[in-house]
Amino acid sequence: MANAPIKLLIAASGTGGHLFPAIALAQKLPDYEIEWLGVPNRLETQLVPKQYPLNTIAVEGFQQGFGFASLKVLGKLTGSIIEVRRILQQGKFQGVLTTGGYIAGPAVIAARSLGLPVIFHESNALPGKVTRFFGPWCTAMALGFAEAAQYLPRAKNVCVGTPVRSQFLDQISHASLDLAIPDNVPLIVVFGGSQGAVAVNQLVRESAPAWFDAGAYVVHLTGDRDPDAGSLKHPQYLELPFYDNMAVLLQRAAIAISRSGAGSLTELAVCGVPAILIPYPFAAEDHQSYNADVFTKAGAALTFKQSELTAQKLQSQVLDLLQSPAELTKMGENAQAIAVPDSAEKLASLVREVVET
Ligand SMILES: CC(=O)N[C@H]1[C@@H](OP(=O)(O)OP(=O)(O)OC[C@H]2O[C@@H](n3ccc(=O)[nH]c3=O)[C@H](O)[C@@H]2O)O[C@H](CO)[C@@H](O)[C@@H]1O
Repeated sequence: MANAPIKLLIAASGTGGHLFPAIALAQKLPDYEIEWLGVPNRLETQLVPKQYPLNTIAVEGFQQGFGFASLKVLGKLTGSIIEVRRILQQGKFQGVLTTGGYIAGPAVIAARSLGLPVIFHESNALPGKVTRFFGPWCTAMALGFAEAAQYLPRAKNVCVGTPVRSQFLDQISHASLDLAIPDNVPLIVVFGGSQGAVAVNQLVRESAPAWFDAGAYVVHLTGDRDPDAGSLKHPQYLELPFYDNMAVLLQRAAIAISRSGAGSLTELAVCGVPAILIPYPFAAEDHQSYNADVFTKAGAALTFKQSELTAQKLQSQVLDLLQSPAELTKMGENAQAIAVPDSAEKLASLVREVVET
């Protein structure tokens, strides 16, 4: 009789940055029976149910300080630990993988209290508070950037890179870009993480006319909460709230202007795209600046603090780069040198090692 498949619960919730790596990993474990743990009304409810059964629990983060609101959160956390224990026991799961965030707390506590192995994947260069707190309890800590290990001295760290969606690893042909961009023009791609970045959008709209004069096209992914969407019109300018086919788009890009979430950076590295990075200034503990530092130090990107960047400065930096093809090539090569294209396989091997032994 064939062995029953291994059952793995994946706790990944919230943003593209947490979900895409987990989905990429899951696709590398086709012989496993995988279920998901998420939160109602977050991105997982759109991305996951087509592929994996989704269990949802109510969980949220602690506020600063410890008041009545935090007591309520503590109550919810206790309830969610009990709920995850029930899911793990009833489903006879043999292990848990999490990509961090609020969902990781109840997932790690419930699994470890039942003696189940936990693999934690942290994609940021500065691990989040939840990762630092729960890291030592996990069976393995998989890191997106080697730089993160210094903040996790008691965890069992293994650097595996961050898995990218399978579209980034498939053969990509420029012909399949379904946007009207002529061949042989420099393309600037602007995106602000999975939600868009209104402040970056404003700087780009002010700067772009000089880039058009220099012959460049701009594809601007604005997110769906930009009050100025639609305000700039130009034949060399394409504005979209969100675009799915990022792999083909980034392959075609001469320069990217981006926030520095771990997911975005990983994709820029895999596609070898030179970048101007503007870390999101309100990200928890300024972790996007730590991510950006890795790329700046490698010579793959130029990083600017949002508070210090004017439209004029952004405009001239991009023009300088457009006029320095050798510099762009070098930055692209440096970006590719950081990439771990087989990260999903590496993480899948780690999961097998931890869960099956
Ligand atoms: C605001 C914030 O705190 N964001 C965090 C969040 O990621 P968040 O999801 O905001 O940002 P990431 O850069 O990690 O990922 C964005 C993803 O969205 C995709 N995309 C974006 C625009 C678009 O039109 N189409 C599209 O597919 C990108 O290709 C990328 O895969 O979790 C990451 C992983 O912990 C962190 O590093 C980020 O700092």
